[in-house]
Amino acid sequence: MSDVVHSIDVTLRRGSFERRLRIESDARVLALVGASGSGKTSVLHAVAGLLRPARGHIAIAGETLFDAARGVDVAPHRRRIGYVFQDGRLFPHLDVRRNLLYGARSNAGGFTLDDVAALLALGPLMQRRITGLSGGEVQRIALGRALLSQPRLLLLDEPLSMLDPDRREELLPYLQGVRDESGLPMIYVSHAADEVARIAQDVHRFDD
Ligand SMILES: Nc1ncnc2c1ncn2[C@@H]1O[C@H](COP(=O)(O)OP(=O)(O)OP(=O)(O)O)[C@@H](O)[C@H]1O
Repeated sequence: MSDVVHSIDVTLRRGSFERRLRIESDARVLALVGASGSGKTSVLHAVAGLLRPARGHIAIAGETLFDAARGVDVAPHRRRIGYVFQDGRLFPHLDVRRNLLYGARSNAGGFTLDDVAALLALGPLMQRRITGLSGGEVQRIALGRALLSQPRLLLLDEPLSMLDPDRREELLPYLQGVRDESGLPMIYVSHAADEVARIAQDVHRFDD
């Protein structure tokens, strides 16, 4: 994925929800904002290959992932996407290190476990169990796990929204570090205007 150009024009259907959503941006880090139910998460699912658009196309950073007219639909695992959810979604039966390494790929020049531990200050947590970790720690581990899968794109769905204001403030510099050190294209969903202004280079607002 070389050119950082995102072009999304899809019609998404989910139950009674049907909507055409169009996004054009040349920003490496793009935020999606909009009212609850406007389709932000659905767009991330479509980019990840978890929701098949009824029609349209999705090209991220210059690479076509889906194009109904041309019969292109890259399999989800081939899209090489790192996905960070609101709530971390770690595996409770694995310790921190094993969570980080779950789905990890080795990749010359990519992130190593040591890189991720340094970037996200995870060293002291490596042997800990998941139960008892703070919400901010969980999200740092989720970010680290996403990076170790050597993604070509990061999708972040309200990664700070479950944290209280102080914890949110603590986690923001880590997100900025991931943004700056990884150089990856990112699509960032959030409700918080101040957060978006500190993370993204371009903001796409869905009409309500
Ligand atoms: N699995 C599903 N089945 C039926 N309808 C769904 C499903 N998932 C989402 N929807 C509906 O699709 C619409 C868009 O939902 P989506 O989660 O994409 O919105 P959103 O903008 O991310 O909202 P929020 O900010 O509340 O997370 C909503 O009306 C929602 O109720």
